[in-house]
Amino acid sequence: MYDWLNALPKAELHLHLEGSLEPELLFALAERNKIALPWSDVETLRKAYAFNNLQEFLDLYYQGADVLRTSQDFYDLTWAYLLRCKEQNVIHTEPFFDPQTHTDRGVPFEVVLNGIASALKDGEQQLGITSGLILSFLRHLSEEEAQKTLDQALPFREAFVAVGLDSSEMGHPPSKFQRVFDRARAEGFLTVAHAGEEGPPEYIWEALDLLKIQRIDHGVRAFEDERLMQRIIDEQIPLTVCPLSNTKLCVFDHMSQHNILEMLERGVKVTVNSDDPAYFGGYVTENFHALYTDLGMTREQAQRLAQNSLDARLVKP
Ligand SMILES: Nc1ncnc2[nH]cnc12
Ligand SMILES: [Zn+2]
Repeated sequence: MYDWLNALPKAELHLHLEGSLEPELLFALAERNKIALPWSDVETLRKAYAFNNLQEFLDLYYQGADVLRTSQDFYDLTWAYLLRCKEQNVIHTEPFFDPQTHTDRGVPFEVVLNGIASALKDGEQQLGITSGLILSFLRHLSEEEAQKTLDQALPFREAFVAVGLDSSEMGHPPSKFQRVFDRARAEGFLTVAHAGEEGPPEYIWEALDLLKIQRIDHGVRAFEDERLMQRIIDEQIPLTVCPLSNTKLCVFDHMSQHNILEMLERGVKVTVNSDDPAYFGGYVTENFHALYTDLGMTREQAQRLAQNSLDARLVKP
């Protein structure tokens, strides 16, 4: 079944480039940039990948991202991810990057963007993988800091398809960023947002009504609100669901409790994605495979999930 799932043509619509930083590359970049790490080796670092919630993961994710300093580092990170896409027949990807994770450490916005954008261009030319980059704001930081990040992005607007919203969800509702998203839309960007990962259904309503998002990232807690479910089904608003992430971050206690297939059968446009594959134990195919082993996903369901991912692209072929 793994090989069959791997061969399905698919798009990945929820992937943080910083979350695809494998421990081996992390150590290699630390050595290249002469950065001392608090872990003695790759195995010790991997052992630290045990999380009780989103925040515990984010603390390690931001720490890991500190090894990314030069455009070449961002190129290497992005290229390594694109090679995984090639292996898993991901024909299109719409990755996120978090500029503030880097600009706040003194790495200039253009350094980050140049490395990522040139790898994505080579990915299309050499691997045939199309893409659309999404600039994501860190929601634990202020509205003003997000506005500054948008200012930095405007000279490079053709490099992005959309803006997004990620990081610590609880206590940072979408409404905090309504004015930033208003401006981003006025400047021609599409919008997406993480909502309903740990946060309540109200955050999904806000993301739809105030941020006017095209897709909901995660959104698994929509299941608790029947009126919201009906809207998502009626309007066919895609959800970028990340099953391994949800179990690793204890959104569900076990994969057998995940609601993705129930949502699929109810007519929700759900898709399968890897979120932060280096930290959560696998790329897109591993996520599909977990649905097969723990939820009994059929081939027909897998085909519908893969087709949903192609249909939900912001960049149309
Ligand atoms: N799953 C996730 N939720 C929120 N912010 C993130 N940043 C990276 N991965 C994330
Ligand atoms: Zn995410």
